[in-house]
Amino acid sequence: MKLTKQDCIDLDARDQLAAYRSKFTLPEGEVYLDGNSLGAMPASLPARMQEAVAKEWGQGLIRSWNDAGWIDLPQRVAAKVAPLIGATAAEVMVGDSTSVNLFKALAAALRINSGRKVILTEKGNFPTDLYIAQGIAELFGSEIRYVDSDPSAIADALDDSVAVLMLTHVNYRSGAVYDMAALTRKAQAVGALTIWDLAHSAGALHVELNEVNADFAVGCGYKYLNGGPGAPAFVYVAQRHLEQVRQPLSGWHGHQKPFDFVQQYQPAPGINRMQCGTPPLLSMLALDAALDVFSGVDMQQLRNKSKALGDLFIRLVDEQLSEYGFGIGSPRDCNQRGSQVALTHPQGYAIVQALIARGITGDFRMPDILRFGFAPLYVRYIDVHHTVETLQQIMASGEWNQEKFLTKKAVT
Ligand SMILES: Cc1ncc(COP(=O)(O)O)c(C=O)c1O
Ligand SMILES: Nc1c(O)cccc1C(=O)C[C@H](N)C(=O)O
Repeated sequence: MKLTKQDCIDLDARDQLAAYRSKFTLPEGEVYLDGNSLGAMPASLPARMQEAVAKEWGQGLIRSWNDAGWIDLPQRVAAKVAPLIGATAAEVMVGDSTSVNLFKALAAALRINSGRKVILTEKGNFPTDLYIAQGIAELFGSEIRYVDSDPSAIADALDDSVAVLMLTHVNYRSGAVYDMAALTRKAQAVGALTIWDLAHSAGALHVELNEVNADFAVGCGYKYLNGGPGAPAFVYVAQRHLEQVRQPLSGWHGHQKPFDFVQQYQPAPGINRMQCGTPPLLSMLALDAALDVFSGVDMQQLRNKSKALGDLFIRLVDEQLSEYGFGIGSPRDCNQRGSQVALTHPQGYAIVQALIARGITGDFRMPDILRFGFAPLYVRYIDVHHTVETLQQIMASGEWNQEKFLTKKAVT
């Protein structure tokens, strides 16, 4: 039997996470399915930012480093990220971008495994990960081994020349999710270290870095963690590596005693050495406030909703869009899929633009992917229904086929 609109209303009524939606401010009537790229704004943010700007900066001036606790804000924010990724607070540092943290983590891992040359990754990894690896390889004289995304191809390429296995947990295009525990085990069995990019996982999936014995991880603050555009990212280093880790961006905030102003760099104890320079305080405060939304959220429950939203979307697409030439570009099995679903269509770009014009925001990835992210804290089942219904209307009317929807914008 086909699913009805009422079925979706009923699903929302039974949803134990439904109340979290009110913790976000979304434009009236907007269906926002791009929280995997830029998370929605937590409702508490404008007042918190106003206070931070007017009071802490405006009135407190430089005194706020002490009086408002700015100096140890990165550690406090890290302590809020840690439980979301299955780590301890002592293993997480927040600051810089995901790209910069990946640079630090790769350099640190290559130093630990200095007898080996190879960085192993997959061809479809997010470009910044590949670009950073290429930059690092030039500096370290490493070799990058690119393999197909298939987990068995990755396992086959693991040998005793591999220093680091660098993967993104949830693929940014297909949403395919790697078995982090299995691949970490396989990498470590040949003596390789692992670096996981959690950009599309943190805040949407149930991640257990300690449980799977991961070595390093990085991730984004502005996607499912909702920290705002360009929010600080995070880096994780397993406890067992902390004392030997050295990273080359040895800025003064990662120094043992930054305010002693000595000439010689001495890494701070533990994870603090992963810091570099002065953090972007206003963005850090925004991320700090945004993470409070997760207080009380059961990550397993969150993950269950993320799977259910994706499953619902695929089922409705199968039921309502079969005649319009769409493909499913994501795993159908929700256990192998992150919190997003990709459709494929040769006119994908224009179709996404037509949807955006109707108040439903997803995005487009080359060459033919329409990408829909389901942030479980604020996306409703009825939003999924409305999206597929609108897609059906756009296809049936041919409304996507207009000049204004066919012309590519700078950001897709
Ligand atoms: C897998 C992945 N890694 C990293 C990033 C971003 O890195 P940065 O915040 O440094 O631009 C993204 C998205 O932009 C991503 O999808
Ligand atoms: N980081 C972004 C940006 O600076 C501009 C526009 C989009 C983004 C994104 O986050 C893209 C995203 N990582 C992706 O998966 O495609």
